[in-house]
Amino acid sequence: MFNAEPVVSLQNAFIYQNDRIVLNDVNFTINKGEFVFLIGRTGSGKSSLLKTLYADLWLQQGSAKVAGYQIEKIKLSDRPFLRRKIGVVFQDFQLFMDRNVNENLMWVLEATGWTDRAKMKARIAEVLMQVGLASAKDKMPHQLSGGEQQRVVISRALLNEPQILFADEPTGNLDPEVSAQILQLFKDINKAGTAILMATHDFDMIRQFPARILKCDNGYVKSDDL
Ligand SMILES: Nc1ncnc2c1ncn2[C@@H]1O[C@H](COP(=O)(O)OP(=O)(O)OP(=O)(O)O)[C@@H](O)[C@H]1O
Repeated sequence: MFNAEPVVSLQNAFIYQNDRIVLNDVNFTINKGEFVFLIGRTGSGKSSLLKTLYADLWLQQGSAKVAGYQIEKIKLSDRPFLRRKIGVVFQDFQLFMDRNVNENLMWVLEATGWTDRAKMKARIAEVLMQVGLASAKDKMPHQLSGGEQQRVVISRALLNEPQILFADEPTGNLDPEVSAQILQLFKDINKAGTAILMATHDFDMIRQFPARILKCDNGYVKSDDL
């Protein structure tokens, strides 16, 4: 059945770091399949907002719903279930450097409840194909370039077919040419139906791919669709 519920919606949400308000009265929605950039100066609250949405930072005031989970009420025991419906990609790749690509991906599948080895193997082959690294399964992270490592991280985020990817400066450590390739990959993933909320400082990237923009500015989130 067609489900028109947004994948992310915030109502009167206040984003805190400890007892300090970083963003006031945040209200926006992201629909299934949307691509949204999150911009704003250093320290304006982009990472804090993303962390709140993937339930790493407690939402103390207001409400937010992400992939069907009410974030202000989410129990610690429900967090793994939320994390199966979303994918998270950071600037620093956060791969296990002492495990090969296959082992890095297998670890996530095991941690999220997969048990059928044949299905696990097939899913890993699928996501690696999707990010253009079909033959990298047995490589160690240090044998891959920065861009390739980020592709592995993106493939890891795709394993459980998330409704949305939260990406925090995913190209921050990459040179412009590689950044453009990674952006293209995010665009392809988005075309296939996954919503994306991407924090970035990279205005070239936004020029190359005009999309909806949310801006953290002076303690508020402004939306260019308002
Ligand atoms: N773990 C933390 N504990 C306390 N304060 C924090 C913490 N992380 C961030 N802050 C503060 O919260 C505010 C927002 O930071 P945040 O990292 O969300 O901004 P940002 O827009 O993502 O910045 P950048 O573009 O540099 O990553 C800043 O004033 C920052 O100093």
